[in-house]
Amino acid sequence: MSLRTLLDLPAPAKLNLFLHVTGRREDGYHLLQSVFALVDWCDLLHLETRDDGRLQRHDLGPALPADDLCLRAARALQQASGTRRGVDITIEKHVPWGAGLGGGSSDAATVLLGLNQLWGLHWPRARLARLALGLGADVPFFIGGRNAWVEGIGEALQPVDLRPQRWLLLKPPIAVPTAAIFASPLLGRDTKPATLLDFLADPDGFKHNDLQQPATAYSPQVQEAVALAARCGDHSRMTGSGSAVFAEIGSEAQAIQARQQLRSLPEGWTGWLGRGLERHPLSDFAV
Ligand SMILES: C[C@@](CO)(OP(=O)(O)O)[C@H](O)COP(=O)(O)OP(=O)(O)OC[C@H]1O[C@@H](n2ccc(N)nc2=O)[C@H](O)[C@@H]1O
Ligand SMILES: Nc1ncnc2c1ncn2[C@@H]1O[C@H](COP(=O)(O)OP(=O)(O)O)[C@@H](O)[C@H]1O
Repeated sequence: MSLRTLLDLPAPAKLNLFLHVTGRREDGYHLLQSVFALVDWCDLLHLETRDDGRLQRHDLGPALPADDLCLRAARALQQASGTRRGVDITIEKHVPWGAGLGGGSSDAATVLLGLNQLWGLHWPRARLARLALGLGADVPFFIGGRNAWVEGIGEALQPVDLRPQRWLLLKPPIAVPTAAIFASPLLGRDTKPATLLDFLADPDGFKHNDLQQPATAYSPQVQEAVALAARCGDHSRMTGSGSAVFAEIGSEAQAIQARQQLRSLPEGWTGWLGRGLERHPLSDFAV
């Protein structure tokens, strides 16, 4: 039995370096192609086991939905494993939500990885990833721990090595509802499928997000954010279903401009100047 009863763990955000909608499944879910890239903007989770089987969450910072993805992840693992143990989860939330940064999905993955260890379950990652898909399409990526070429609705992952990159991330003060963007009549659903080899041969040819146009129609602040990030960095574009955007910071001069911009953001906006991660901080975490 594991002697550890508490863990402090990071949950990093992701960017979609590009996102193509290539079709639709019979159940209405859209088929995607994307490269998911981990970034060093992280939530912090404190997990402490309980012997009474209860699952409880405490928020440091903004209040999350009552039955948030962390509690749902803990409950799913508790039920599937049959453990009698519980957990107190304290979330220090830094990554904004409704942003396309996958923060909630990453929190859920970190809870699964942490509880797998604290509860002494020793599930292999592949089994955790299958449970994770039931919580959300992006959760298996965060369990996988590597930057990835992603297909299907998020379950088909192939690890990719990405070149080191600094990023400026900006989020306007609106949350974009993913369902509304996928339902938009403005969304093209027939981008020609590419292959991982196409991407590896010409990564610069993959910088378009098919969801950006419907998201901009939902809120013009998405376009404002793209324009603002483009003042400091290159190839400014939206991540996921928005509303956050990101741009490539390729020089110290751009980084200085980006820092200045972060200090003078309009009311309600938030942002981050950071780096891509080669691997998830928990990629070597014992299972
Ligand atoms: C688009 C992505 C790319 O990373 O972005 P973000 O959520 O990070 O913005 C994800 O695949 C989002 O997946 P996920 O976050 O699980 O989506 P959900 O909130 O469950 O989806 C809400 C709704 O959007 C629609 N939906 C979602 C994903 C998908 N591949 N096709 C869809 O049609 C469905 O109607 C679904 O009920
Ligand atoms: N722990 C959590 N952190 C953030 N959002 C959460 C969490 N649990 C549930 N949610 C809900 O999930 C939605 C999507 O959040 P998130 O995974 O951050 O995705 P997105 O990439 O779409 O911003 C949010 O709008 C929020 O209502």
